[in-house]
Amino acid sequence: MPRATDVDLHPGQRPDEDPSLAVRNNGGVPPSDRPAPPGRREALLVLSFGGPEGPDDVMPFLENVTRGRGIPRERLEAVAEHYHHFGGVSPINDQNKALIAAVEADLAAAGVDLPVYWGNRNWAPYVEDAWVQMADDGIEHVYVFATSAYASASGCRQYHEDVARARAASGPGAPTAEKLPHYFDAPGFVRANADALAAALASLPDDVRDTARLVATAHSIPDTMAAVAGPEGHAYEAELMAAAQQVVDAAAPGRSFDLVWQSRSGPPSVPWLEPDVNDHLRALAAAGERAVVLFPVGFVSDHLEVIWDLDNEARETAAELGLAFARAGTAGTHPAFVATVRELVRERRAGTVPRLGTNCPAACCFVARPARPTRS
Ligand SMILES: CC1=C(CCC(=O)O)c2cc3nc(cc4[nH]c(cc5[nH]c(cc1n2)c(C)c5CCC(=O)O)c(CCC(=O)O)c4C)C(CCC(=O)O)=C3C
Ligand SMILES: [Fe+2]
Repeated sequence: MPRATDVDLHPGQRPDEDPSLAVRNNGGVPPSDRPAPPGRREALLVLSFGGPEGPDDVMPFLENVTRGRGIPRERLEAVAEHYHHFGGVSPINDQNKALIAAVEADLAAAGVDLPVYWGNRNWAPYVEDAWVQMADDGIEHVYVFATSAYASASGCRQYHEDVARARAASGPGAPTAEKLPHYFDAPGFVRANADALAAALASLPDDVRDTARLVATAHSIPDTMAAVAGPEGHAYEAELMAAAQQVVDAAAPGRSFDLVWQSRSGPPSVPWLEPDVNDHLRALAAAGERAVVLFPVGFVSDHLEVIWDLDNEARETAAELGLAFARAGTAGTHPAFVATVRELVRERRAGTVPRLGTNCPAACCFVARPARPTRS
C-alpha cells in the first residue's frame, strides 16, 4: 500500500509548491520553522466544530456536518434526538466561549498582546466570517488553534481545509495562517486530563477505587480514515495511545488502561474503529471487573458526544451490568490547558521546529470524498 504522503505528490515536490494542493495544505502557509517577522499584526483563531443554538438549527447543522458523507438518514434522526434532549442547543458553543475568555485572560496576564477570534466549520460564527473580520481589522497572520488535539481527517485535515476555504473566500490581502500543531502530548493538555482522571477516581467508593478499570475513549472513525491519519498512517490511534499513557502515568502511575471508541456513525457496512465503549463495558463485566473510570481523552471539552454517549448511554450500560462508574472531565478551561494555547503560539513565534500538525504533508489525513461547497 502506498504511504499517505506519496499520494498526489510528484517525486521531490513539497506540498506547498503546488497551488492546486493549497486547499489541503493550509492554503500555502509560510514555512513554519522561521521566527515571526517583527511588527506583523497577528491574531489567534480558535477554530471549532460548531453546534446548534436552538431546535430549528439542529437539522440544518447536521446537514452541514454530513453533506456528501454518506451518513444514513436514521443516524441523523437519532443524533437530532440527542440534541433535542438538550433543547436543540449544543454545549460546545458555551464551552468555546469559556475557553476563549480564559485564553484572553491568560494572554493578558502574561503580557501577550494577541487578539483572539472564533470561527467554526459547521455553524455560526463561521470561520469564513471570522476571516473577513480579521482582514477588516488589519490582521496579517493568524495562528489557528483547533479544538482537536489529534491527527485525522476530522480532527486535523478538515481544519486545514476550513482555513484554506476561509482564506480563499475573503479574497486577496486576507491574513495568512498556520495551524498550531497537534497538542495531544503537550504537558498542559496531559496535566488537565490527569487532574480530571484523578478526580474521577477519587469519586469512586473506597472498595473499588484501587481496582477500577481505567478506560480511555475517543471518537471512532472509519478504518480507512485511521489508515491515512498522519504522514505514516494510523497516527490517530498512536497519538491517543500516547496521550492516554501519559495521563495514566501522571494520575495513576503503574496502572493499566484500555483505549476504546465511542460515537460510531456511518452505515453498518463500513468498518469503524472498535471496540465500542458499551461492548467493552460488557466484556469487562463478563471478565469480573466491578468498576470503571472512563476518561474521554479524545475530546477537549464536554460537548454533546461526551455528555450523551458517555453520561447517558455508557453510564446506563454500566448500571445494567452492575459496574460502578465514573466519567472523568475533559481539558475544558483547566489553567494548564489554557496556558498550553499560549505556549503553542510562543513556540511558533519563536520558530521552534514544529511538531506534527503544523505543516502536515498535503496528502496527510486526506480521505477522498466530495469537497464541501464554499458558503456564499
Ligand atoms: C474524530 C472526531 C472528532 C474529534 C476531533 C474533532 O473535534 O474534530 C469529532 C468531534 C465532534 N463531532 C461532533 C458532532 C458530529 N460528528 C458527526 C460525524 C462524524 N464525526 C467524526 C469524527 C469525529 N468527530 C466522523 C468520522 C463522522 C462521520 C462524518 C464524517 O466523515 O465527517 C456528526 C454527524 C452525525 C453523526 O454521524 O454522529 C455530528 C453531529 C462534535 C460536536 C458535538 C456538539 O455539538 O457538542 C464534535 C466536537
Ligand atoms: Fe464527530
